[in-house]
Amino acid sequence: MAPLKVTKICCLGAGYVGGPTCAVVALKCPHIKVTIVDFNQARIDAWNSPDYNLPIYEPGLEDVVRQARGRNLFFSTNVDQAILEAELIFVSVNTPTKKSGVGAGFAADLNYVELATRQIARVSTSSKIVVEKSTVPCRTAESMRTILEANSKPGCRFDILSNPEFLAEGTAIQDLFAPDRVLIGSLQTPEGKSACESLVEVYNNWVPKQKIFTVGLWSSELSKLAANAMLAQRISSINALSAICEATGANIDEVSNAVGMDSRVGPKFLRASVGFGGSCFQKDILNLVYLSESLHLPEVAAYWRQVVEMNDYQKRRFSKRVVDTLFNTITGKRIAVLGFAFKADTGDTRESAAITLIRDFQAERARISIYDPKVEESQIWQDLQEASPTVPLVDIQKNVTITHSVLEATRDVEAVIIATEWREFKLIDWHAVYAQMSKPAFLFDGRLLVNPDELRQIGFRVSVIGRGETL
Ligand SMILES: NC(=O)C1=CN([C@@H]2O[C@H](COP(=O)(O)OP(=O)(O)OC[C@H]3O[C@@H](n4cnc5c(N)ncnc54)[C@H](O)[C@@H]3O)[C@@H](O)[C@H]2O)C=CC1
Ligand SMILES: O=C(O)[C@H]1O[C@H](OP(=O)(O)OP(=O)(O)OC[C@H]2O[C@@H](n3ccc(=O)[nH]c3=O)[C@H](O)[C@@H]2O)[C@H](O)[C@@H](O)[C@@H]1O
Repeated sequence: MAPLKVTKICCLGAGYVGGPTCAVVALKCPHIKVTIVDFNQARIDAWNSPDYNLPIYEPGLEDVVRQARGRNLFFSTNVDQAILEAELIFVSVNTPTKKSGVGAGFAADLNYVELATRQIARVSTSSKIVVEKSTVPCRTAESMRTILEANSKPGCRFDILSNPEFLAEGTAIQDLFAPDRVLIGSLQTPEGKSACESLVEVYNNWVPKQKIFTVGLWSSELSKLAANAMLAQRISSINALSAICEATGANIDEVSNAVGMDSRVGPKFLRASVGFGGSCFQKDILNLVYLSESLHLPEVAAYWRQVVEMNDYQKRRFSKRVVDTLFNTITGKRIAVLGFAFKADTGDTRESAAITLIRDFQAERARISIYDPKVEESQIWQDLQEASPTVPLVDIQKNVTITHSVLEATRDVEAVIIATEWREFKLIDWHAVYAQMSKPAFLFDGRLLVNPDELRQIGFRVSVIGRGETL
């Protein structure tokens, strides 16, 4: 069966994945018309904004959109029209953790995927290749196929592919330009393989064939959950060791370097921190836990659940260390939190460790000032409100201030917390910060960002993740 040569692509979902991914497809494939659709009007307006005030901050993204938008890249809320025209449809909609019902707190909420699938079936008048881009539980493609086949019009056939996305926020564009691998799963039928070949040809416009890995559908779906679970597991492992370092006087940087020099382990993703955040690690592990339990594999479920529990422990441990070090009380004390995003180079705050720390400090009735170079003020208030739903926002605002610079955030404070590893924080004039702080001046580095010896020379009392001493 000769593979279909794709000329029109539509992407359902203009979020952190759909937007950058399909913008890069458009840039690299000028012969393909790419339409990214979403029913969130504000998001689409931002993607179309004349001054490129895009809805997400991602280094290099604006440049990609500037080159392709209006040429062969379009953003629209006309979902039906884009489905109708396309030969290949990426489904990049959100799959959050379920908040209620069966599997609440663990299972992925597949409502958006199902609604998108039903919409494709309802609107389509010609055959389509439907590509699962969202992260989904193993065998979701089967449910999608059942829905599509049960609702298709005569003469329409649907081939389902799984093509999970591995980009990390903050480096999305470089990850998309030069991915470690592109994974495509398909049914191993002649039709399935032919659909797979069509998508391989799209990627092969810029990704070498040897980096495009084609597998069965279920392996592809499970590999995405496995990759995130194993990455998060590395962080929880190193964070568990950071607790031992703090208790023994070993240094976590030295330990992770020593371990990572073993080529079988490798040096990446071994950086101790205040805890991993982001929209996916926790969600995908919980999803794997749920899958394991559904398959009657309780030991497997418990193994993966521990990765999330260790992450929660790391955040709690950090908050406690702050309270303990500040003479066992932070009531009424001023604390500056530097960084609110879940990692550097993104404005995304989903599951950010900073939110948990601030909630803990609020519970102790501390007075908190926050500075983040990219996160919008309205987002911070929304996150703090969601973290403490029973406290009225006006009461939260009595003890929390959002500031616009490191110096403004740290004025008169007793302690500074580094919660996100923004490059800007590596260049802080610590002499100036020290001069305006209350004394003794405490600094808690949750990101291994500062040189503790230099700061101690200035006069700070420094506590660093994975190091025992506070001097
Ligand atoms: N954020 C990330 O870095 C990564 C996310 N993923 C996965 O990709 C998926 C999407 O994640 P994000 O882009 O972060 O989510 P997001 O929440 O930023 O974007 C999803 C968008 O889909 C839209 N949407 C929902 N149903 C729709 C429909 N029927 N038609 C049109 N638009 C619709 C929503 O309005 C929303 O704007 C999730 O499954 C996630 O696990 C995978 C790799 C990386
Ligand atoms: O499925 C997803 O959503 C994505 O999840 C992660 O990407 P992302 O969450 O954007 O960012 P990471 O760089 O993985 O960082 C996640 C969290 O772990 C923390 N981290 C990372 C690395 C490390 O060594 N230590 C550490 O604490 C980061 O600060 C951040 O809070 C994966 O890296 C991507 O491959 C995947 O596509």
